[in-house]
Amino acid sequence: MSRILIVEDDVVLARALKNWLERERLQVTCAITAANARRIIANEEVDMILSDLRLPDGDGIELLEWMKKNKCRIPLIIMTQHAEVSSAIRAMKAGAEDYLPKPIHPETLYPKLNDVLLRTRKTKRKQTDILQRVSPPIREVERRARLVAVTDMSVLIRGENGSGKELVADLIHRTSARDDKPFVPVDCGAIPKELSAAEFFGYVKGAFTGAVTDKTGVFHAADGGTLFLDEVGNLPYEVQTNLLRVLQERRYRPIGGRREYACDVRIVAATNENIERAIAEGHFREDLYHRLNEFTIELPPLRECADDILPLAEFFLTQFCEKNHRRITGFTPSAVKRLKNYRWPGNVRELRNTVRSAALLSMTGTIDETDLDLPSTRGMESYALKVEQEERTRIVKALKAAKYNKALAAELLRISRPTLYEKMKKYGINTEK
Ligand SMILES: Nc1ncnc2c1ncn2[C@@H]1O[C@H](COP(=O)(O)OP(=O)(O)OP(=O)(O)O)[C@@H](O)[C@H]1O
Repeated sequence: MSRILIVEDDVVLARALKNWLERERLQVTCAITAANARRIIANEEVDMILSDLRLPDGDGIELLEWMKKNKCRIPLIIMTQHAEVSSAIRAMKAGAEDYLPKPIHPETLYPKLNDVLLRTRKTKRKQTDILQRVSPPIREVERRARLVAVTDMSVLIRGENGSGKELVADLIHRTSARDDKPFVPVDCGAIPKELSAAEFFGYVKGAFTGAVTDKTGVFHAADGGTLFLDEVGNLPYEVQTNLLRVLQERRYRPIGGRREYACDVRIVAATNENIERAIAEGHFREDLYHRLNEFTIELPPLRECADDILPLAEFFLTQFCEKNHRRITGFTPSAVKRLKNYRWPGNVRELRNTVRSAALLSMTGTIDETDLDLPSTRGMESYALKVEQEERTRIVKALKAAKYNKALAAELLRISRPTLYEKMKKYGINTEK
């Protein structure tokens, strides 16, 4: 139930508002003064505030300013006499959601209130959960993300393509003390090798052919905030060296520039590769790896989070319908079964795309199994086989790199020694000569 705080010194109006809102199944608390309101905001859960512009000990604008200073992001609607409309507009500039001229009528109040509450619920969910996901493995991911968020440690998020690594990075940023500063994602795999350094550190005019003006890099853009290095395993070796130096010295210099800049940036990196193998093969600097990996979060593939499939599918369906003005009520039982049994090699991204195209194809108002454009079971079997072959190759390579020392190979593969033995047995890998 949403909780509303009414700040109004006209007790008759306050009581009338309270009665109307309680009839709408909202929970209401009243405050007569700004001081009283501040105490309630500081100590109780409040979803929305309806405040008179003039209060016995101040006004609604001061209340807004106090909230801003104390990082209380509760939407506030100002109530005002007609004569005060210009100050109400001032209040809106100070961050009020809207204003309501007095006398207040339920028919003008409810639509505004509903609109704001709906929006708050959406952002609130965004701020608190890894969207739509409830499965125990994701709860554990969320717990680890929240624990590390309050520190300034570098975090390495590992997980398959499309599993939602950027959302976890975003959660770390939003729950950290840096949340009012930028979150800057960089796809390290998408930057051409020769432009990487310029992209990270910027350049000064004339530094190279084509540098016609000064340009800042992502370290500047993320100043005070979080830099999210997606696909970090794809960073060119030279840029790895530069990056390591910047992270150690906490200073950087744009290409061709003389001046050095202080760098106050928290690094969250992500990879879908076996970075230990890249180290063993000499493609990734081990010292940089340790610098980035002060804390690890393993994001499980969607197939290991069965409880998330349906809530996510429903979310993507609602999102599609809202955006495209379609009316589709849900999934047939056979579609649900198919969604749950599929292996989702492309993870959440594949699920989202599948639901969207199924919603587009559906002619019946529900999504049936036949609307889901998923590979046949035979395809799934060959996919499983391919995954197993890849895993076998990885194990053999790690064993060779570790000179057949199984403890070291297990470490390189980031699995336990018993799991390594189990997998060697499964794949018939024999290291005894
Ligand atoms: N919990 C979620 N709720 C809603 N959408 C999600 C969720 N998780 C992932 N997505 C969506 O799935 C897509 C893939 O997510 P994301 O980009 O975070 O994955 P990734 O692991 O970083 O992928 P890649 O390794 O390919 O960069 C995005 O469009 C994202 O918005």
